[in-house]
Amino acid sequence: MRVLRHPRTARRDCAIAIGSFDGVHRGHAEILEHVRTAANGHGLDSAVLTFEPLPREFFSPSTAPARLTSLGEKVALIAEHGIQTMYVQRFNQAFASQEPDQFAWRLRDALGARWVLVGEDFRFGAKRAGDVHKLIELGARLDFHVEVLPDVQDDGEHRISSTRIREALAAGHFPEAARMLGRPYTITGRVQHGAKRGRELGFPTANVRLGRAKPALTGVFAIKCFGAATRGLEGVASLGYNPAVQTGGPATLEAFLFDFQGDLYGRRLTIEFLKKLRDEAPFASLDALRAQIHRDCDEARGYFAAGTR
Ligand SMILES: Cc1cc2nc3c(=O)[nH]c(=O)nc-3n(C[C@H](O)[C@H](O)[C@H](O)COP(=O)(O)O)c2cc1C
Ligand SMILES: Nc1ncnc2c1ncn2[C@@H]1O[C@H](COP(=O)(O)OP(=O)(O)O)[C@@H](O)[C@H]1O
Repeated sequence: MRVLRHPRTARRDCAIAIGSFDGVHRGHAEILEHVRTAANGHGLDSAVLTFEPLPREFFSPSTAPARLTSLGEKVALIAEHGIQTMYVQRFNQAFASQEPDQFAWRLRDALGARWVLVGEDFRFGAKRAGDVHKLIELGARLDFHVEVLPDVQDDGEHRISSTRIREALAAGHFPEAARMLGRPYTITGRVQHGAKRGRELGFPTANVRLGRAKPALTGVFAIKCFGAATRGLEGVASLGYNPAVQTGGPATLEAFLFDFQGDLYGRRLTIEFLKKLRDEAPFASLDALRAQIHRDCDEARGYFAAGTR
């Protein structure tokens, strides 16, 4: 899959789905499959148009919900769905203040859109002035077809949405989140240097770079880590703001792997969340934190030994 940020003139025409695709969940999978089928049927490329930052993050950064997937994770997941081109449009003031007609022109000219798939609540252009009816009207004029997908239903009742997945994750309901995602929830990032407190504690923790402002979940978890060895390694991880050491900094993801020794700096690790053990807590001393981490490890080992996944 090729990722394009500033397309000028489309080289090939495409069937394209527009959306945030946060989480790239089962509902999105259905959308992507629909695009691939249409692209095949019409002899077009398959494409996705997404925004960075997400429109909600641009308009109200403080109240925008936590991201399920960073841009990097989204690119990897969308590529797995066999999409040929991913357009990443920078969402800024200039882009947000375009008239609906301008947006449609760009879609047709710069992206080569001939077949466009949007959700029924899709809005575009300055002050969200354009809706699906407007897009259909513009498509008729500019020669692209518009397809409107109704919200994907889960069990015929509840809609699969990033919001519901976020709620399941925050509550530690990982099997439910995995069902909606179509895969276990993971965070992927490179290992960076931390405060070197881990080894002092007796628990070296790989600090996984978070490509998102705030995480969708916080706490201490039993995890599986991929990317450190040829097989997945079991361990524990703390995700959040480390109240015990009061750094006041952004959230961190720190994983201690059982039965592992070695250098992980610079490695790209994927952390799979399996069970929430507890919330993060402040501790009076590093000794108290160390004792608690021992108990966390015991609990996680018990969980893995029981084979309940
Ligand atoms: C299993 C586990 C549980 C943890 N629980 C907490 C916690 O409850 N509160 C907290 O502030 N930090 C917690 N931590 C994070 C440690 O404070 C952090 O890993 C340590 O400061 C090492 O940081 P460093 O990698 O930057 O050296 C936990 C870490 C692990 C591995
Ligand atoms: N079992 C292990 N689990 C996690 N990291 C380990 C382990 N053994 C060695 N390491 C190494 O130790 C580093 C973490 O040590 P730590 O003292 O917490 O330093 P930092 O603050 O830089 O994260 C990891 O990035 C990794 O390179």
